[in-house]
Amino acid sequence: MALLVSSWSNGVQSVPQDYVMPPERRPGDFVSVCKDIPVINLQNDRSEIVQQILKACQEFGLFQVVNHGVSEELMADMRNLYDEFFNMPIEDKLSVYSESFGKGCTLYTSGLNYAKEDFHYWKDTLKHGCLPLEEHSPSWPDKPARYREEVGRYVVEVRKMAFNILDIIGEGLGLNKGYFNRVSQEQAMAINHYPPCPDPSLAMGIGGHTDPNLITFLQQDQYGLQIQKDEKWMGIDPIPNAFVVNLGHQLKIISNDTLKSAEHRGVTNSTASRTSIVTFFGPNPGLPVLIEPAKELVTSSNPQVFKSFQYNDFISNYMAFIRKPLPRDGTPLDLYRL
Ligand SMILES: O=C(O)CCC(=O)C(=O)O
Ligand SMILES: [Fe+2]
Repeated sequence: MALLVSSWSNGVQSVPQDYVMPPERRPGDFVSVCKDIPVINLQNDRSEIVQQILKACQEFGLFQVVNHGVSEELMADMRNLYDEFFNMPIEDKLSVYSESFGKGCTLYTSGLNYAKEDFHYWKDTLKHGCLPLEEHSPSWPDKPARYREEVGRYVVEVRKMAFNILDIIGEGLGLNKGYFNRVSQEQAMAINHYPPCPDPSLAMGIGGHTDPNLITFLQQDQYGLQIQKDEKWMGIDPIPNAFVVNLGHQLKIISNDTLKSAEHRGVTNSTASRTSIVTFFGPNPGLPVLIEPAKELVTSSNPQVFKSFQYNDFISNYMAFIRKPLPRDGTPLDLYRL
């Protein structure tokens, strides 16, 4: 418990040595918010949205959506719930606390394995599975008391939005409606909390990575998320009530490399805490799920770029890759390229 950044950082005047990143892993030169990253209004004309989303996926692998169907009230409830959760006394968090990332519902700090890290990340994370609710919700925190009821509603609303957006992406690619259903059965959440940091130029909230799953939806309350494009980091505007949608490795693979997946990271700031509420969709890693480029997208002019593989095999290799010390060569996709 003593390890949680939120339990010791209040009022600290300098960044403790084991949180001072080596220079190449620090946020680096000033990064400005990029206004070119598309913000798509899902109430606009369907054919316009399909084209906008397709273009955003090809160019950035990331976009924001507004008027997405998840109620603003529920989004505000989530912000309040997690503010309360991270501010609760330590005793109230004990039932979900763990010293490292693990299976089930876990509140952990920094990266995947605190004990083995050379340097720690300035973040605490609560993560858990979502569906089926009856299976997962008993493991969720029992405090605040409304947790299970409110998050239960959020899970359902976010799922509706996600399936709508996946159908729009499928339509843009020329795939049948429901094409992604088979590979988006798993829904999980991570709530990342980054307390104010006395010197954000020395620390890192979450290091650069691409999500291993299919697609991710992120609700944020403060600036801090950045993506890398053409070897430059760019900031994502924290638009109230928008979701940031970023593509994971599986969408890049299934699209036969026609869509991008976004490399992203999270930086800290010195004045306000930041919380990102993240929902991941992807294949169920506990079941055999075959992943391969969609047959419809493999043609003589666009030959197959990735092999067929089992998702659980990919996840094992991905975890091994991200546990390697930095700097790492290559990407987790290299093993699967033809
Ligand atoms: O906190 C953020 O903005 C990024 C979080 C993230 O990338 C993740 O949880 O995978
Ligand atoms: Fe991520």
